[in-house]
Amino acid sequence: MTLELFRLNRRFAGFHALNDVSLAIAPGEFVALLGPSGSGKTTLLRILAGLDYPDSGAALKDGEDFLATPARERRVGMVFQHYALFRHLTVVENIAFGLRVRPWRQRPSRAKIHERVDRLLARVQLEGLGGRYPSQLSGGQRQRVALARALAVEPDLLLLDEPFGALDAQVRVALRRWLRELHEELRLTTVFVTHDQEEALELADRVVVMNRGRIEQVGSPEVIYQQPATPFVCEFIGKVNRFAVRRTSVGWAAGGWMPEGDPWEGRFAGAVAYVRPEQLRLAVPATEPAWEARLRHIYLAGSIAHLELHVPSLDQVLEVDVASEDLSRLGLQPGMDLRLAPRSAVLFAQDPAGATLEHERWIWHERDRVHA
Ligand SMILES: Nc1ncnc2c1ncn2[C@@H]1O[C@H](COP(=O)(O)OP(=O)(O)OP(=O)(O)O)[C@@H](O)[C@H]1O
Repeated sequence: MTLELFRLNRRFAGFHALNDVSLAIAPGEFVALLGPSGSGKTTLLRILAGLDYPDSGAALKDGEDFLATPARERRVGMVFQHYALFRHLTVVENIAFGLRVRPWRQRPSRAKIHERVDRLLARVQLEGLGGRYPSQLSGGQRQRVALARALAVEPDLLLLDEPFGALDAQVRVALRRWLRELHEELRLTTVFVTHDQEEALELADRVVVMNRGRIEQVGSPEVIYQQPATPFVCEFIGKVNRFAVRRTSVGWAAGGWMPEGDPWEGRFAGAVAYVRPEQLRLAVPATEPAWEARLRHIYLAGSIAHLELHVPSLDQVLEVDVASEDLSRLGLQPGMDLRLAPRSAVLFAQDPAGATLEHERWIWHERDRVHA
């Protein structure tokens, strides 16, 4: 099932909830819509489900007009954050619901329904719990029932709106892995809404980053993380250090750090740089350009240590992540002085008024540096 969305727009009382959203989803793909609250994710999902309509734009499913297809005929399965299970029905009855309410010509026989429900119970690992009511299940079990119910009608598009949003962190991670495995098995085209970047990066084949009704970037989790297209994506995905870079007579510089090269060939005098905490290298030899910094704090978080370093030449504190075992290997202690420099950075040029130019991006790597 191929889904193509063309320039979808949706306004609510003057508010632009979806602004020219275009996207193609390939058969069997697992796509995550990721963005902050109010970015338009749910609006887009509701349009796909047939619960809402865009003001303009088009959607094609295998080349046919999807928006003109009534919700009931879209072959879409949906799971919401808040368990929409029927409280007065057992697990089995909940799962069978979508099949039982079909017009009798399309309704499978009782035996067929029974067989399908049994298969789904096994698939969502709830064998033996079919006779329970939703109130007798944990949150994670309820969401698996909701998923089984969505799958029962054999949809060719699965829409999941923050399905794990109300669950505690451990259950979330376990269900996330389970869902990924289920997807590898079923290969059902899936659109998953989340504002949790870790969830999106771990689960999806492709991540669609949304902000204020627009798509900021579409890409694999690796591309979204390593080659963010806009300052918004840099700041929204993962932790990041941000600082100003200026063009000097000898090239680009920020304090003691000097990224070599200039993709803009002198067209700009200022830029903003983003560097991930794990992309900062400590103990840089004195022969290389780097920042002199003082280690202020060490926060040990299991296998990773988060460090805060003050860089006087930037008049800024930078965050650095290292493996915990590096603390003793490098003899790191609060108060010590270190030289540090980025391994990689993403820079966006700024115009003379200081406005960031989103489309003027430079992905800089240490390995690109010409060694003397
Ligand atoms: N029926 C409506 N009437 C008016 N405004 C609406 C309606 N539905 C959504 N909006 C607005 O459109 C914007 C986008 O909402 P949407 O629910 O799509 O965001 P979201 O990215 O899913 O956010 P969240 O993560 O909080 O669910 C929000 O500002 C919301 O207030």
